[in-house]
Amino acid sequence: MTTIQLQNLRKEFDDVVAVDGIDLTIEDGEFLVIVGPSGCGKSTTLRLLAGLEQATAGRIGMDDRDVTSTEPKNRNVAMVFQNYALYPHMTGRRNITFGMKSAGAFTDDEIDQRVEEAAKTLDIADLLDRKPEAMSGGERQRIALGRAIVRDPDAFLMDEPLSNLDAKLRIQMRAELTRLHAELETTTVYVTHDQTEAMTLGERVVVMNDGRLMQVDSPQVLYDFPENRFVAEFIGDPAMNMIDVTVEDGTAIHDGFEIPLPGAGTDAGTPGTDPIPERSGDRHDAVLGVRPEDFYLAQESPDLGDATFTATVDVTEPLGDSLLVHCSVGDAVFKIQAEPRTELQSGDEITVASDPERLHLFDPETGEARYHSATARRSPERIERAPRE
Ligand SMILES: Nc1ncnc2c1ncn2[C@@H]1O[C@H](COP(=O)(O)OP(=O)(O)OP(=O)(O)O)[C@@H](O)[C@H]1O
Repeated sequence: MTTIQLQNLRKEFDDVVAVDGIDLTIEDGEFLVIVGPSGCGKSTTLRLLAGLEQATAGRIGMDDRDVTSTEPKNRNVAMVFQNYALYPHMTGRRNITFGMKSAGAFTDDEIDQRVEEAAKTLDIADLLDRKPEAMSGGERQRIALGRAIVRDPDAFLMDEPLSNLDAKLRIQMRAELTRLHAELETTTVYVTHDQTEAMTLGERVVVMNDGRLMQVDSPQVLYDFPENRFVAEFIGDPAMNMIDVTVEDGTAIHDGFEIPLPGAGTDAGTPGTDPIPERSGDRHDAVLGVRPEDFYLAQESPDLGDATFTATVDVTEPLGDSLLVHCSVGDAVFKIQAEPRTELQSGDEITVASDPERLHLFDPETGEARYHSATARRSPERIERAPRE
């Protein structure tokens, strides 16, 4: 069982700052997912943890040990890679045991016993005598996981381990990884660029961009209370709509609509963000964030209340379980997730309302969140969080 601390961790490659001063504690037994776009520094962070890269500055601690400069083989962590990294000429069993045998720290009986246990846990008994060329991608990744498990490491470090698998297998393996983690309770750091994967796997999710941490929270908190535009737009699919508005008297105003912001200005903004002012006559620019699933069509929800507005349908996009309606009002374009069989044509006028409990405002200059509506005030998890400095 292991706690991992990253303190002001930095990695430069020539003139590229891949990791730009990260502070993060990974709790004992936690499943932590690092997610972000390509090039944001997530693999480098993982490789620093594994000792495959040397930090330019900062410290990595594992429990009480400073491992910043410790050789990879002395860190007792097990890496699982996207390309499985199996030896092609060895059987599944040899691939699993090779590291243990060469470490010389285990007897043959111990090795056999651990392979049996891992084979049972991962359901790979019938793969042990096959070579990787005779295995599917999913089977190879199970062998790679077996190799990680038998070492009984202090932590698993996984770098996009499912991205070479087809969509169906990926979903199945996600469930297996969750089960495996519940069984082994080993501290796990998992890197992916796929926000859906991050949200389904992570107990906590780190969103990274440009070598920095944008937010570290549970999937639900990231979704409901993004601390900035980057997180708001990265988490959730289809992405959150962002519309330039003017805020006045607790209302978000745009050419063609006025959306009341419940609680705005009554000191009810999210803890940790500035409440937006409501003094009469105080106008300021903001970016209104509304998820496509938090806009509604009047024809589907007759009880929308008064705060509706009219928009024009641009195009519709069937997504299977919903219909994505691209529409516009004035110069604002946005998306609405409607029922799958809604009949709409380009050019149709629609009546739209938004869920008053799921509105967000962001600072147009900095992108920082300024306000989340009512749901924010109901979230005990969020309210207990210390305000940001
Ligand atoms: N060995 C290296 N030499 C030079 N630059 C590097 C090296 N490794 C990574 N980088 C650069 O550091 C930055 C972060 O790379 P990293 O691989 O950590 O990103 P990532 O978030 O894992 O991206 P991806 O999802 O594409 O793998 C990128 O700009 C990358 O080009």
